[in-house]
Amino acid sequence: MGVRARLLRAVIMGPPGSGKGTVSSRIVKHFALKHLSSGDLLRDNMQRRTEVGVIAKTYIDRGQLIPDDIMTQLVLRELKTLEQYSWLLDGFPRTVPQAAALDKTCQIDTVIDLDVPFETIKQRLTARWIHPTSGRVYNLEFNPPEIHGIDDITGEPLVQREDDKPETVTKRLQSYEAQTKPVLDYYRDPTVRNIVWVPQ
Ligand SMILES: Nc1nc2c(ncn2[C@@H]2O[C@H](COP(=O)(O)OP(=O)(O)O)[C@@H](O)[C@H]2O)c(=O)[nH]1
Ligand SMILES: Nc1ncnc2c1ncn2[C@@H]1O[C@H](COP(=O)(O)OP(=O)(O)O)[C@@H](O)[C@H]1O
Repeated sequence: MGVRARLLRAVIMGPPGSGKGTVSSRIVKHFALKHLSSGDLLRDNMQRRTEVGVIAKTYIDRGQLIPDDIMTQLVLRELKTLEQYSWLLDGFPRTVPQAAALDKTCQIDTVIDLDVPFETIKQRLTARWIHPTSGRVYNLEFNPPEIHGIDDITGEPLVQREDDKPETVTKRLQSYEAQTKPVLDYYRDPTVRNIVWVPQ
């Protein structure tokens, strides 16, 4: 009888545009983990015009977070399908109640925090292009596609995210400060847990 390796439960955090998606795709390829991005999950729901997708769009367009109950239900349902895999969760939790709900279902082993100044973020987001179906992310300066405006793998067109407009980015950075930064303190509390911090 073989010994079953313990499954890794990791979370990647950082402000919008800090590179969570880019860094995650490298990590999951290297370590053979499953990657779950809350933003990709929401964009898929918006594209399919599901009930959650229609509600989510109204918040995302205003640069606001989706309410905790909707978001938690959506992500925990998806994580259930990944129970037998190691995974890296990107974009969730973004509030302390989300982190507490996640804690009730599993023990988080590693938190990766990407600490990038807001001015750098603003520059990165104006040059971000994505392939909506796969979630692949490009940047006109940092990692441009081989052909301008075209996804390297599928040959399909790239798009700019509606919520990457400067005024929406400012609102998203404000929600990050007010609602998501406290999650870092929640994870830092040494009396509650044992977390490995990975500096960028
Ligand atoms: N200059 C630079 N750009 C980066 C770096 N990492 C990611 N980017 C780009 O910055 C933008 C935001 O990255 P993304 O992974 O989408 O960030 P997320 O919003 O945190 O998931 C994209 O256009 C990336 O191509 C980096 O290390 N340096
Ligand atoms: N865990 C979450 N809780 C609430 N809203 C979320 C969550 N994850 C994503 N969203 C919504 O989806 C938008 C896009 O998320 P995401 O793609 O992760 O943004 P970014 O990559 O720029 O950090 C967020 O601005 C927010 O409105």
